Amino acid sequence: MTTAVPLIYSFPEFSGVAEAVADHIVAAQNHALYGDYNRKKSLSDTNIASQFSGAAESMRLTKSVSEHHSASGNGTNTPSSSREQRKKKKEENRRFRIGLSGGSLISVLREGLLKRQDVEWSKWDVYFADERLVPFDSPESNYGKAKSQIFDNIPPEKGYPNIFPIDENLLNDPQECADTYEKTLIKGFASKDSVKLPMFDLILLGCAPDGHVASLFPNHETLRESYAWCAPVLNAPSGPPTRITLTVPVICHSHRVMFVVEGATKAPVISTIMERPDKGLPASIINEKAAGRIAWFVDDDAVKDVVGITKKRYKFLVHSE
Ligand SMILES: O=C(O)[C@H](O)[C@@H](O)[C@H](O)[C@H](O)COP(=O)(O)O
Repeated sequence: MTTAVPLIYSFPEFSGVAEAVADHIVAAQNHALYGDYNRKKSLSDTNIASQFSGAAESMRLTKSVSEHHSASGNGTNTPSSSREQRKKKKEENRRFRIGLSGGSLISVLREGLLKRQDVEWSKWDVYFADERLVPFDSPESNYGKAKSQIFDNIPPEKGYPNIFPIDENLLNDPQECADTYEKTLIKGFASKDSVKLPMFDLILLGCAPDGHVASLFPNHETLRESYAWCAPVLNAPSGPPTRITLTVPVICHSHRVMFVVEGATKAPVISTIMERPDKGLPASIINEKAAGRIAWFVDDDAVKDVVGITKKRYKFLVHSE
């Protein structure tokens, strides 16, 4: 049995998963932008509140934009402005930084997010937890799929997120593609201060039947990467063979990590993840290393083989008007 006890929310239906996932994402969005998961209500449930805390974490400083010689030069400050104005401006400029995986997660997000009125799309910075090195118009492209299924369907009046796909010119050079994506992350997360690791507000992951998460495959050397933020993957055992992926330290440094897993085909792997962490599946590694900041959103079929864990009923966090 896993030593870390993750929150596991289980639902009888697909639509239940999608709605709860969307609610949890909007709660994370509100926390990132306003310091409160529900803009109308103050935090009263300390358990839930603690899921969204973690900002007071100390970081060893090693990476910065200047390290990669790509300073944006966009640091204009008005020295005479009052503290209040600076505070207001800071609040207005806050971004919700999210990392997306591919696979069925995209349909869950489409189903759950597009019908909500409280998604502040124009304040989102969307990165990819992994990407397959295929053209954006391929059905295998995570960016292409997310764009066509979700982002292109956002009503124009709702605004549009900043989206950070890989460089499509580097599909034949996985190392360069990963290095370039790391520079994109450095610009987004370390433009002002050097940081050892980027801190996403939320990373969303699926899990394949073989236990791979993002493009971290079982027993693959990328699982041991401890310095790079983004790593190339060659010879992936399933799907497109070349990919890039965020590394384990980056995923585990996120404020929140959500797994979204559905279907009876996932039942054996979920049982292994929860009951045999010693097998070292990528999902188990993340489950252990990001303990306390992980939530699983699953349907009943996916967890039917797991015994001895507590499945929770999801309590909606964001109250509608
Ligand atoms: O690009 C990828 O391969 C995905 O990011 C991958 O990690 C995905 O999340 C799982 O394979 C689960 O996919 P399904 O939900 O479609 O099974």
